[in-house]
Amino acid sequence: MKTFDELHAELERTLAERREGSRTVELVDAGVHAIGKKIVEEAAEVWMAAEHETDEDTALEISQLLYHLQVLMLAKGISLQDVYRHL
Ligand SMILES: N=c1c2ncn([C@@H]3O[C@H](COP(=O)(O)OP(=O)(O)OP(=O)(O)O)[C@@H](O)[C@H]3O)c2ncn1[C@@H]1O[C@H](COP(=O)(O)O)[C@@H](O)[C@H]1O
Repeated sequence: MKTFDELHAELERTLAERREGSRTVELVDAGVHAIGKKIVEEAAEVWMAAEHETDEDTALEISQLLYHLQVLMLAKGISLQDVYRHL
């Protein structure tokens, strides 16, 4: 288990080291357009799970949406602080 901030730090290291077989490296290399499409897809899956599936299924979909949002932040160079100051 990890927190949002811990995942972000892990993804920063993954990208800096360009870890082999990393989904994060693959997505960042694919670019903002490809990541954006994944975000829309994951958001729809969150919505569908919330309406039609279990809370556990919904939590899994939410985690995938959060992961892809973090990948977009890293691809764009947007930090956690850049986001948190708007909360
Ligand atoms: N938390 C996640 C995470 N959540 C979701 N995903 C990716 O998102 C996919 C889920 O999306 P889908 O259900 O659409 O799966 P899919 O159909 O196979 O996706 P596509 O290939 O079709 O785009 C998963 O198969 C993963 O590839 C994640 N990939 C990585 N992480 C974490 O990120 C860290 C670094 O991972 P790597 O970059 O892979 O080393 C590790 O701690 C991982 O646990």
